[in-house]
Amino acid sequence: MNAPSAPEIFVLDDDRGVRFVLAAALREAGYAVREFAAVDDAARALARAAPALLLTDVRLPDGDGLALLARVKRELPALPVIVMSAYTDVGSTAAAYRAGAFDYLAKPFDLDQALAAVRRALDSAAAAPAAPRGEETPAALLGESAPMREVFRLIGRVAASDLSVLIVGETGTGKELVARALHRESARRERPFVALNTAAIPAELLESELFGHEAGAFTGAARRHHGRFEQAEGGTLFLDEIGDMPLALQTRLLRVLAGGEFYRVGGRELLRADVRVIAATHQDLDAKVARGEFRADLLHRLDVVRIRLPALRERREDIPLLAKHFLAAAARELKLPEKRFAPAALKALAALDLPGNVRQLENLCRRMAVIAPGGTVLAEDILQGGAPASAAGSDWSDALRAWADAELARGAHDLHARARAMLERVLLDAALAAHHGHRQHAAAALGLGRNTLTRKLGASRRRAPRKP
Ligand SMILES: Nc1ncnc2c1ncn2[C@@H]1O[C@H](COP(=O)(O)OP(=O)(O)OP(=O)(O)O)[C@@H](O)[C@H]1O
Repeated sequence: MNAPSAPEIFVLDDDRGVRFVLAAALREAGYAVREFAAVDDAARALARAAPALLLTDVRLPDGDGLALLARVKRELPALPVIVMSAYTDVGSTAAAYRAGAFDYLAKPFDLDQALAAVRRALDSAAAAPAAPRGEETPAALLGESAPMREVFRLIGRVAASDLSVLIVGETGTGKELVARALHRESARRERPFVALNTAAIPAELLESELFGHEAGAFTGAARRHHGRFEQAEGGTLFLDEIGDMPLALQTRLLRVLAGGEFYRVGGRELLRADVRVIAATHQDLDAKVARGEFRADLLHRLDVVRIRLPALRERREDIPLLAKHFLAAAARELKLPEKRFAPAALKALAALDLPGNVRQLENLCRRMAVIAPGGTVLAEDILQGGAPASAAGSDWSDALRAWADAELARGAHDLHARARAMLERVLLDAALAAHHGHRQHAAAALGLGRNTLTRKLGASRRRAPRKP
């Protein structure tokens, strides 16, 4: 299914579930994937031919993903590496960042976020070999609808000022793109744009990520580390998912914003912060303030100008424009022949329910670029591949049909119960693997209550013992 020249990605993780789910999503997005369960195997393959990107776990049975990262940085400095690790590996995660990982994904991670990180890593590698974080080629902010025109007008009005901006909007509506546009249009454009996703970083690490730390400030802090405030000096600091910031850190951030000065963790040198802060959230911060989960005075300071990004369903008229752009971009990136949407396909797209907003539309268009047969994407391609990660849907029902035909031919009389048991087991396993065994998250992903999931797990294990 992959074009011969599709970018190749190595996935190294000893957890078969994680590997399976991630590799499937990457393949579906048009990448060629090679999977490894052991450091040695991955190292041997890297020595033969470098892929476009390496995704690696930290703890592996035969070694350490971070040691491999260090080796890659020495021998293949242009190869971007994304480190995946569980929240419990806090120390190694910090080390990963500092050892030159392009990004890291805290498990359990959302597949769309993982794909976005992959794309960012590949973009920046393409823009300039070994480009530092945050300097990837800027993506254009598209839209012609009235609410988007209002957003553009606001960006134009406040970009040049040094005012704090709070960008609110559902996930995938383009909050980071707006932050980048604000930076690009400001007097700070020659200085760094530094992004920090508060939700993606374990709470214990956030403080030192923001403000840096001195050598010996805590266990594992071998060297002085410059935090994001220092990295963004003279430029813009984008704090994504600000609603997830722990209260203690909110207090510290507020003090820095009010006084313009800060110390590194464990440090005595008072540093000046000449940084414009742009924050973003998909949460209702006013409600969080009312519940005592977010400081009112911090909200006040961040929320000098508020830019609200409309959900895609509020501006369906932008969907065709965005979709054509994403389809063409995906075909270019994956070196696939040009594709176009049939008019009915564009209509079907504009009618879809897209809770993941522009990001979901983008991922869907990439899938279409890869899987839609022929040069034209038809309405039925959209309808079959419309739901997230359902591109395999037709294969799946075909396989089920073949199985049913074969069983019926053998005279089976318990098909329904067995198929249902199988369906449940596959769904439960996939959801648990994707969410790293976290039952509540897995249940939410399946649209089930946690108790229902637990009950079904018991039932499915009793009915159908899992393969070893
Ligand atoms: N108006 C737009 N024009 C073109 N691309 C867009 C637009 N809005 C979003 N995108 C693309 O959609 C994806 C998601 O955008 P972005 O990361 O900025 O969203 P977000 O609101 O910050 O999401 P999250 O809250 O999940 O972090 C990106 O790949 C971005 O390039």
